[in-house]
Amino acid sequence: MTLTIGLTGGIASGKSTVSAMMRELGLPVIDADEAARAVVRPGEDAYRQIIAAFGPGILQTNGEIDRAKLGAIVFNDEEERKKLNAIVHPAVRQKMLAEKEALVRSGAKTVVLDIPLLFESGLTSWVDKVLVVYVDDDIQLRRLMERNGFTEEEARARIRAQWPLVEKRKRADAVINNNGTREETRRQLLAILKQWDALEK
Ligand SMILES: CC(C)(COP(=O)(O)OP(=O)(O)OC[C@H]1O[C@@H](n2cnc3c(N)ncnc32)[C@H](O)[C@@H]1O)[C@@H](O)C(=O)NCCC(=O)NCCS
Ligand SMILES: Nc1ncnc2c1ncn2[C@@H]1O[C@H](COP(=O)(O)OP(=O)(O)OP(=O)(O)O)[C@@H](O)[C@H]1O
Repeated sequence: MTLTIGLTGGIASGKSTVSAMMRELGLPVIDADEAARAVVRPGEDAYRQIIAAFGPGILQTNGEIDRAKLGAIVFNDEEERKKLNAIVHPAVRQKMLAEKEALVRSGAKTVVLDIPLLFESGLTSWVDKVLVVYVDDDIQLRRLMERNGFTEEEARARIRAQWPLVEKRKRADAVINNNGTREETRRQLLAILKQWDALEK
């Protein structure tokens, strides 16, 4: 039996930081953000649907989707965001499930699904355990502004597009507090993975 761990949190709470640590420990990670980028490449169905829905103005000159432009639209308008989600999410789910099935078939002891919108999209039934990477609001805002070069307003718009982290924390099987150093985060992660017997022997 494969143990499926859902890794989630909020934007810039530290999911990628934790998923990189999990990979280093040898765990296979399937990343929803990566899948969401793959399914909107030129030639894909979702790419065509996005152009039909948002117009060719959201393309870069090389034909790829201008993610900054599309982000500015969807993070400032819930209806537009729902429109994009309705196009991208089904394709992302299909891709992630196929990758997960392949890993289960190959006998993986543990599979990690890194899904920022695990709760918002109602996907908790996909996983056996939910691991939430938590940070305080002020640290989340600061790290997001620094990482993406966003203004405070831009960063807050993205944070508002997700459930509050405190709500996610309440529903978690385990929580990593990522307010501190990366080393402190690594220690918490190791303790949780040992408790869940998630690591290969
Ligand atoms: C709007 C887009 C083009 C912006 O791209 P950009 O490269 O700036 O951001 P990136 O994709 O790396 O996402 C960064 C973070 O934003 C958050 N986020 C992304 N999309 C959404 C969304 N629809 N609702 C809430 N939060 C979101 C997640 O925490 C994600 O980790 C892109 O995020 C997108 O296509 N979103 C729709 C698909 C989606 O929901 N992806 C998230 C996981 S499936
Ligand atoms: N413990 C930490 N100490 C200092 N900086 C950190 C720590 N953890 C993460 N960061 C930094 O905070 C930012 C956000 O972290 P990360 O990219 O891992 O978040 P994320 O949850 O994957 O974000 P997203 O939802 O946007 O994909 C990054 O710039 C990262 O380097």
